[in-house]
Amino acid sequence: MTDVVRLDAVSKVYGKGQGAVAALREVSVGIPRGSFTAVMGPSGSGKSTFLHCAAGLDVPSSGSVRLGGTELSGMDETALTELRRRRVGFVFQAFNLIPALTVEENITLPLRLAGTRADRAWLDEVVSRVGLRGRTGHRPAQLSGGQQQRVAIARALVTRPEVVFGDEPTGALDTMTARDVLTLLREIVDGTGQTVVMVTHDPVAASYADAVLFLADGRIVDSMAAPTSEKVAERMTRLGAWV
Ligand SMILES: Nc1ncnc2c1ncn2[C@@H]1O[C@H](COP(=O)(O)OP(=O)(O)OP(=O)(O)O)[C@@H](O)[C@H]1O
Repeated sequence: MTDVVRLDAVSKVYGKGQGAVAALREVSVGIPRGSFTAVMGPSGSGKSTFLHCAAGLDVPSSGSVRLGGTELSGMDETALTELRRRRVGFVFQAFNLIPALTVEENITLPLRLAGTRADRAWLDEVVSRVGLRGRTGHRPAQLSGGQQQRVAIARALVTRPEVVFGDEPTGALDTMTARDVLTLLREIVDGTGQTVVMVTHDPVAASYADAVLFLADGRIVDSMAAPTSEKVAERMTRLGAWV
């Protein structure tokens, strides 16, 4: 498999002088196209920073980030905004839907922002994949939390992005609803070849991924293929995440 995201020697330092914090230290890693990757690590280990740098939401202090062959370093803010709109999708813990818009309007918002129109067949496929047929005229407040996150996932998919990034996408959901959403993400990877990269604190969530990257103190210290929740929990305990 080819890498759709590639980080080489990526470092990120926040602040200057004595108060400087090294959030990422020389991180080099590739994310294979069509894979589901979980990113784990203790609080403050650099997970969000990793996700933001990989997605073009934040600019590394040094190193190279490539997305689908495009080098992000050196891009100006306008080019990065364009790239974020068209080539990456985001799913956050808070669903970030617009209350006044219908489900369909929320889903198609990234297309309108990018100045393109919805491909009806793809929109229908996305809506049915996330199980929202018959709800497209509803407003977010009329939906459950799990359904709202499904809208956010559909919104992330609608531009056919190279990668969908999730920052604790199940963090605000109860256990059963979280499992439904994780199953959906798994199906999207398996069924459409979409690449998903997800930060999570939850070993059960990580077990839905093909591989887990473990961060500690700004470095990737380990990875695990075919993760189980038990193996992930054990690895996290050794990292001192829960002591
Ligand atoms: N904007 C910022 N300014 C200064 N320091 C920051 C900033 N963002 C993150 N940091 C610091 O960088 C380090 C990594 O933070 P990051 O949010 O990436 O970690 P994380 O693993 O996602 O943590 P958590 O699991 O608690 O969300 C932390 O020490 C944090 O305090």
